[in-house]
Amino acid sequence: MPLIVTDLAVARGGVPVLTGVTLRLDPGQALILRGPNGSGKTTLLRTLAGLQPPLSGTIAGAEDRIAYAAHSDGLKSMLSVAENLIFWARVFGRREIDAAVQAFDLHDLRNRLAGTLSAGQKRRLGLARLLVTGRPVWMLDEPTVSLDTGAVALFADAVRAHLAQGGAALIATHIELGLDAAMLDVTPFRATHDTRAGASDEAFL
Ligand SMILES: Nc1ncnc2c1ncn2[C@@H]1O[C@H](COP(=O)(O)OP(=O)(O)OP(=O)(O)O)[C@@H](O)[C@H]1O
Repeated sequence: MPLIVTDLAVARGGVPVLTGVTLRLDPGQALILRGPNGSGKTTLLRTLAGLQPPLSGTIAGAEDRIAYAAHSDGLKSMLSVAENLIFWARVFGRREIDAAVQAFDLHDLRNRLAGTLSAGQKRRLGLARLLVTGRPVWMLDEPTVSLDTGAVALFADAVRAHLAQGGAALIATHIELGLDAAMLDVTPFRATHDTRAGASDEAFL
């Protein structure tokens, strides 16, 4: 089932950020979101992932199908690497974590408390959670931050394998991942000039 976004308008802090966004993401397809800092990539991903409502427009094919990896890893620091993955698998009604451990080379870290991992190791664990969800549509916000070259390659391989299995991915990134992916620059969709004065309408920033 494709994800179909039609004439979407999204806001942050009550201020419109993007308008008229229309896109389609088919199974097996990756789409790279591009645009300068502050242009609205995160806001678009948050809206598509269901974390905030759109101002207008429609999103079809998203219900219970999206796994979202945000800027923060959202790990449980007092659980081990394996326990974090098991916890997330159970949230999604699943048990299997071995493929995720292998894909992100976490075997030697399985019993380490997540809070004791380096930034790049935490990011690998955060991304490994995508695999345990079993969800077909990945929404990824700057997924390669803190990753070294080898880990970026592992991540790109994981995305390729996901696509080969009929999954899809929408990825906001400033770096070249070497994926066979279409590109969407959000700049043409930017809403009118940003005049906010420190406003925010969110409980959790
Ligand atoms: N919590 C917030 N409350 C109010 N405004 C926000 C909040 N987060 C971001 N903004 C503003 O919303 C606009 C869009 O930000 P967004 O994070 O979506 O951009 P981005 O393209 O993801 O940027 P980057 O490349 O820097 O990650 C920016 O003007 C930003 O300053």
